[in-house]
Amino acid sequence: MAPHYEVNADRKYSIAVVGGGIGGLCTVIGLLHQGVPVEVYEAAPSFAEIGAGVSLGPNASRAMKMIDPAIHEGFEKCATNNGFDASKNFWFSFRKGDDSSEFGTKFLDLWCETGQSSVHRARFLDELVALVPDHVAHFGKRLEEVEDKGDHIVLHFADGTTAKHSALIGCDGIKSKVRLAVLGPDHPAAHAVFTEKYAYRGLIPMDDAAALLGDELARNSQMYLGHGGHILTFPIEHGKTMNVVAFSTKSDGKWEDSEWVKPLNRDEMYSDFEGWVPATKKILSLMQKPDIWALFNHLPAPTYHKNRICILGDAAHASTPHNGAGAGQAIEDALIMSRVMAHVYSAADIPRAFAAFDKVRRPRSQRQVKVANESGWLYDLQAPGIGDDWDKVEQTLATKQQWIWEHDLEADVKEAVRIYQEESARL
Ligand SMILES: Cc1cc2nc3c(=O)[nH]c(=O)nc-3n(C[C@H](O)[C@H](O)[C@H](O)COP(=O)(O)OP(=O)(O)OC[C@H]3O[C@@H](n4cnc5c(N)ncnc54)[C@H](O)[C@@H]3O)c2cc1C
Repeated sequence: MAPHYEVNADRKYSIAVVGGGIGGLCTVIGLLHQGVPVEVYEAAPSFAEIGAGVSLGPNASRAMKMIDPAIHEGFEKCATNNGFDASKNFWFSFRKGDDSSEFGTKFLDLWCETGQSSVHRARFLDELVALVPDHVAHFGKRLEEVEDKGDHIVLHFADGTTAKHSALIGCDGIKSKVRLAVLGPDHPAAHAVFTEKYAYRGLIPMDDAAALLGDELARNSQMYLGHGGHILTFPIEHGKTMNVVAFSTKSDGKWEDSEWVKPLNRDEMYSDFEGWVPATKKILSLMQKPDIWALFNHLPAPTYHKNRICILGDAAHASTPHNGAGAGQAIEDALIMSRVMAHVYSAADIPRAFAAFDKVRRPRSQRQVKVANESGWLYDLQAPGIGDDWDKVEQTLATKQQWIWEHDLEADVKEAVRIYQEESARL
C-alpha cells in the first residue's frame, strides 16, 4: 500500500499532472511529499513502461534522495551495477568497434560516483507506482486539449470527459500536447525533430551472452565505437539480462515514417554493422525481441511555462540517449518543481513558482539535449574536428559527463526558492 501523505489544508489549489512516466510519477511523489494537492492523468490503462534498461547517473541518484528517500530506496531495489570484477564505481569501458581485433581494442575505462547504475524500466516504474496512492491516479485519460481560463485550467480528454484544476504540469513525453499549449502548435520548437540517428534495442539472457563473449564483456558495461555507429551493452535485472542498444546513422538524414518505433529487420541491422569486430556480431545475433527506434529531440523552447501551465521531463527537453541522462533530467525537474511548490499556498502564486522552475531548470536541461546530440556524433566518429582521431575522442570522453554528474542540486533548489520568494516579495 502507498504511504499516507498529509495534504496541507492551507493550500487552496489543486495541481493536475498529465503523464505518469518517470518524470510524472517523481513529480507526483515529490508534490505529495511536500503536502501539495495533486492528481495524475495517464493515457494508458495503467502506469506502464517498456521492457528495456535505463541508466541513471549520480545526479539522478541524489535527486531521488532529495525528492523522497523512498524513491531512491525503490531504485536501489532494482538497480544493477557492473557484475564482473567491478568496484561499484565503474561506468563504461570504451572499445574500438570496427578495428581488426576480436573484441574491439579497449582504449578507456570511465568511472563515476555511483558507477553504472541501471534498471529495467518497468521494474523501476513499479517501485514508483507503489508510492502513489490509488485515489490520485486516473487512467485511460488521453489529454487532447487544454483550456487556460486565466484563474483555472480545463483539461479535455479523448474519452469526452473534462477535469478542472488550478494549474497543469505536463509530463506527457516527447509528443507532448501540453508543450503545444505552452509554445503554440506552430512554434518552430513545438514538435521534436529527427536527429539523423536511430537505435536497435533488445535484451539478451546474461548466461547466453557470457557463454559467447566471456564474463568481462558480458557482465560489465561496454561501448563499442565505430564509423557511423556505436553499440552499448550493460547489465540489468541484477545481472540476469544484458541490455543492448546499437546506434546507427541515417544517411539521408530523414525519418519519413509516422511510427518512431518499429519491429526490426535483422538483415538491415547486420548490414549497418558490416565489418565490425566479431564480438559485436555475436551481440547483435543474440538480441531478443529487438526493435528499432528513430531518435528525435527538441529544439530549445524559449520557455517551459505559460501562466498556470508548465512542462517538464521529455515534454520540455526530449533528448537523444547518448549521455544516459534524459530520465535523470526529468528527475531533477521533479525535485525543483516539488521544492518550489512547497512554498506556494495560493493558486495565484503558481505562475511565479513555474517561472522560478523555468529559470533554474531550462539552461541545464537544454544544455543536456545539445551535448547528448554532440555525444552521438562523437561516439560514431563523426564529430566535427574530432572524427576518428582516437586521442581526441578519448580526451573528450574522459571529461564530457562531469558537469552532468557533479552538479550541486541543493544550490539549484535554493536558487529556485530564492527567485520565487523575491518575485513574491516584489508584489
Ligand atoms: C533509446 C532510448 C534510450 C534511453 N536511455 C536512457 C538512459 O539510459 N538514461 C536516461 O536517463 N534516459 C534515457 N533515455 C531518455 C528517457 O527515456 C526519457 O528522458 C524519460 O523516459 C522521460 O520521462 P518522461 O516521464 O518525461 O516521459 P515519458 O517516459 O515519455 O512518459 C510520458 C508519459 O505520458 C503519457 N502520455 C503521453 N501523452 C499523453 C497524453 N496526451 N495524455 C495523457 N498521458 C500521456 C505516456 O503514456 C507516458 O506514461 C532514453 C531514451 C531513448 C529513446
